[in-house]
Amino acid sequence: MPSIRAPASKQTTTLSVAVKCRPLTKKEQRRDRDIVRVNDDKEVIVLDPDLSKDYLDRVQNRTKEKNYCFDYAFGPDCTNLDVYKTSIHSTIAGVVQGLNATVFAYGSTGSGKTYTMVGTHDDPGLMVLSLHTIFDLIKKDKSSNDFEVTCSYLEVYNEVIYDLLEKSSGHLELREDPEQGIIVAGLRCIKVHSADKILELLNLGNSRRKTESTEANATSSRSHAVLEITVKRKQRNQYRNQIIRGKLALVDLAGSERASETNSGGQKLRDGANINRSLLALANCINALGKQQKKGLAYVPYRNSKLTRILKDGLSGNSRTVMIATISPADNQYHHTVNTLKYADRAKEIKTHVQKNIGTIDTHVADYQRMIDSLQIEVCRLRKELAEKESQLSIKPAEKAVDDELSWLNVLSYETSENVQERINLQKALFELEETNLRNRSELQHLDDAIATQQAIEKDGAVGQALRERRQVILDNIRDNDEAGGTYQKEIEANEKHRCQLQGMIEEAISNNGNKTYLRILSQYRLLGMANTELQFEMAMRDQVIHNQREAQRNLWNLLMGLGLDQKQIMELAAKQGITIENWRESPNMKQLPATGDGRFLPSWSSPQIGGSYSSTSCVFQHQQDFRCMSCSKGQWDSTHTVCREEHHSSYYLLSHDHSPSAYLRTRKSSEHWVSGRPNHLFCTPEKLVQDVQSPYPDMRKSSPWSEGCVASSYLRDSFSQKQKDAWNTNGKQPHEVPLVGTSSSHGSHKEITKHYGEATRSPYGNNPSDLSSLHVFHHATPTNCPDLSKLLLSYATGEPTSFSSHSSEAKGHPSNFV
Ligand SMILES: Nc1ncnc2c1ncn2[C@@H]1O[C@H](COP(=O)(O)OP(=O)(O)OP(=O)(O)O)[C@@H](O)[C@H]1O
Repeated sequence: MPSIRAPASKQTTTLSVAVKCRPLTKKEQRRDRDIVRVNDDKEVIVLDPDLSKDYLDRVQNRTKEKNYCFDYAFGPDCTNLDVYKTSIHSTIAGVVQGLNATVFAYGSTGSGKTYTMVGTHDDPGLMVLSLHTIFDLIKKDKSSNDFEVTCSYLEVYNEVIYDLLEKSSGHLELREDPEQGIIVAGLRCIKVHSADKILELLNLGNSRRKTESTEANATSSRSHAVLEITVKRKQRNQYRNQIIRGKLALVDLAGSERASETNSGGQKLRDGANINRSLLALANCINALGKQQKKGLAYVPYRNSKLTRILKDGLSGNSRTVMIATISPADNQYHHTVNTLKYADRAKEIKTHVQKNIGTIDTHVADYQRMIDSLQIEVCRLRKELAEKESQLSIKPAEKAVDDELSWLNVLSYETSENVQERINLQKALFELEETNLRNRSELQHLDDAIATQQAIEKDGAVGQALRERRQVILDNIRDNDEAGGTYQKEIEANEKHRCQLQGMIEEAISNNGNKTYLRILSQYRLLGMANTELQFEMAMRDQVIHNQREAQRNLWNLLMGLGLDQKQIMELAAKQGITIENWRESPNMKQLPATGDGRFLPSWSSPQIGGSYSSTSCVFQHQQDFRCMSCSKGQWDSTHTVCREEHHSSYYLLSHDHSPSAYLRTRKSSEHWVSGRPNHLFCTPEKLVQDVQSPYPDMRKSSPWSEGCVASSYLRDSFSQKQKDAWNTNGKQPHEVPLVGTSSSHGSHKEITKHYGEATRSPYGNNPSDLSSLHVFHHATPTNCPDLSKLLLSYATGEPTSFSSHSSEAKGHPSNFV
C-alpha cells in the first residue's frame, strides 16, 4: 500500500480568522439590541451594551466597547456563500492539490456555528459548499478518473468519539500514527463520487448528532462534529507515479455556555461541563499557540481533550486552517461575543506549516529513510537531553578530579596487591622447590654412601643397580628443580621490578598532585596493607617451621621415652652431652609419669601418644632452615637450620647426616623368623649393640617397640651371619622385631623405599613386596653444631659415642656409659 508523506519543503502560514456575525433572530429582535458592527470586511466593533454610557464616557475610555480586526469579517447580511468565497474557497481548492485544510467554527451557543458550517437549503453552509467545490475541481480536471474521495463524519460527545456514519456507533479511540498523525481507529471512511452523496451522508450524520433544546438555542448541538473529506489523486510525472492526498476537516463545535445561562441540569449540565472542557482545552491551545509565536516555545495542552487532539494538525501542523468565529449581535450576548473575539484575536497569531502530501507508489525505501531520519533526530534530541541531565547531575570539577585520582589510585592499589600476591606465590614455590632439593641432595649423599658400600660388598649387584638408578632419578630431579628455581628467581626479580615501577607511579602521582598529604597518607596506608600481607606470609612460613620443629621434638621425645629411659637417665645422658633440658621439672607441662610403673617419666607436652603409642610422624632435619634449639653452652636459643616434615603416617624415618650414625630400618610385623640366605650386609643385628643396649636396660628394651629395632648403620659393613640372627632371636627378640639396617629414601615413600631396598625389606616377610605398610624406615640426620635431642637419642640408640665426637669432643663412648 503506498503511503503519502509530505515533501521536504514547507510553507509557513498563519491561521486565517474570519468573524461572522449572524443576524438577530426574530425573538432577539423583539427584546435585544444589536451591538456588533462590522466595518470594511475586517473590523469588528462590539458596542457597550449599556446605553447609559454617553459620548464623554466613550471619549474617556470608560465604555466596554471593543474593537477587533480580523482577516475577514462578515456582517449579518452576509450569506454562507459570501463567507465561503472570500475566506474558504482557496483553502478548499488546495485540498485537491494535496494540501490539508481545516475549517472550524468557534462561538458561543446559538451564535450560528451550525448554520455557518451546515447551512440550510437556501443558504448552504461551508461543508456543502466545500464539497461542491472539491467535486467541481475534480470534474474540471482532465484526469478525473484518477481521483478518489472518501468521507468520514464523527462527533465528540462527553469526551467520547462516535461515528456519525454508523447507525449505532460504538466508542472509538484515538491512535497516534507515525505517518498520518492522529487517527480515529475504526472510523468508517466512505468512498463518494459526488457532493450530493456527501450531503446525504452529512444529513444522515447530523440527524444522529446529539442536540438538545436549551434556553439559548432550541436545537443546540451537544457535541463537536468533524467532517473529514480526503481527496486522493494519482498522477504520473516523467519520473514516476505519484499520489497526492489532500484532507479537509470541517468542524462544527458545540456551543460554549454556562449552566446558569442555559438553565440546564442533570445530563445537560454534564454535557455542558464536557463541552466546556473541550472548548476550554481548545481555548488554552489557542492561547498557548498564540503565545508560542510571540515568545517562543510554550507547552500546548493538546492532550487535555479529544477535541484538541483531533484538531492538533489543524491548529499547528500541516494544514491551512480557517477559524470561523461566529458571534451573536445581541446585547445580552456581549460577554460571549467579546470572549469569542478575544480567542479569535489570539488565533490570528497561530502559524501552521503547510506541505503538499506527495507520495510515490514505490515509497518503501523512501519511507524507511524518512523513519530513519526521524529516529535519528529523536536520538539526537534524547542525547542532548541526556547530556543536559548528566551535566546537571555531574559533580563539581574539583570533586571529579579527586574522584578520578582516587579511581586511578584504586587501580594502582589493585595492581600492587596483585603484585604482592604474585610475589608471595613465587616465593612460596621457590621455598618448596629449595626444600625439595635439599632433601634430594641429602638423599643423594646417602645414596652415594650406600652405593659405595654396596660396591664394596657386591659388585654390580641388583641392589647396587637400583641404588644407581635411584641416584640418577634424584640427580634429574635436582637439575629440574634447579632450573625451575632459576625461573622462579627470574620471575621474582621481574615482580620486584614491577613493584618498583608501581611504587614510582604512586610517588609521582603524589608529587604531581595538589592534595599531596592526603594522597601520601592514602598511599602509605595501602602500601602498609601490602607489606602486612607479605609479613603475614612470612609469619605463616615461620609458624609452619615452628610447628614442624615442635612436631620433630615431640617425636624425638617419643623415641627417647620409647627407649624406656627415666628422668634421671635422660638428665645424666643430657649432661654428658652438654645438653641442657630447660624447665624439665619446673615446666607445668612436664610431669612424671608414674603410670609406667618403672620409674620412667614422659613429658606430657611431647606427644599425646606418650606412654602407649608412638607417633608415626616422620621428622627430617636439614640444614639451611631456621631451627632454634637450646644451646647447652649459652643457655640460649641458637639458630641452626632444620626443616621438619611429615612424609606419611605409616613410615617414620630420620634423614641421616654426613656425620650421623646413618640409617635404620625396622620391620614391625612378621611372624616369620629371620630368613637366611639374605644379604647379610643389609640385615645386620650387631650382637654387641643388642647385648650392650639390652643388658643395662632389659625392661626398657622390652617395653619399647623401638628397642629391638634400632640398629646403627655403622654396622652396615658388618656381616649379619646366621649365628648372629639366631643370637638375636634367642635373646628374646621377636621375629617381627628384626631390625633392618640400611639407608632410606629421603622422600620416604614406601614405593621409593621398596624400589631401592625392596630386596632387603621384603626378605623378612618372605616374598611379599606389597606388604609394605609394616615397613618403617628410620633415616636420621643430625645437624652439625646442633646438640639437640636427636643427638641424644641417636647416641643412645646407636650405642655409638663416636657419633657425637664430631660435634662434641666431650661426649664419647657407648650410651650405656652416659647413664
Ligand atoms: N447567518 C444566519 N442567518 C440566519 N439565521 C441564522 C444565521 N446564523 C444562525 N442563525 C440562526 O441562529 C440560531 C442558532 O444557530 P445555530 O444553531 O447554528 O447556533 P450554534 O452556534 O450552532 O448553537 P449551538 O452551539 O447550541 O449548537 C438558529 O436558529 C439559526 O437558524
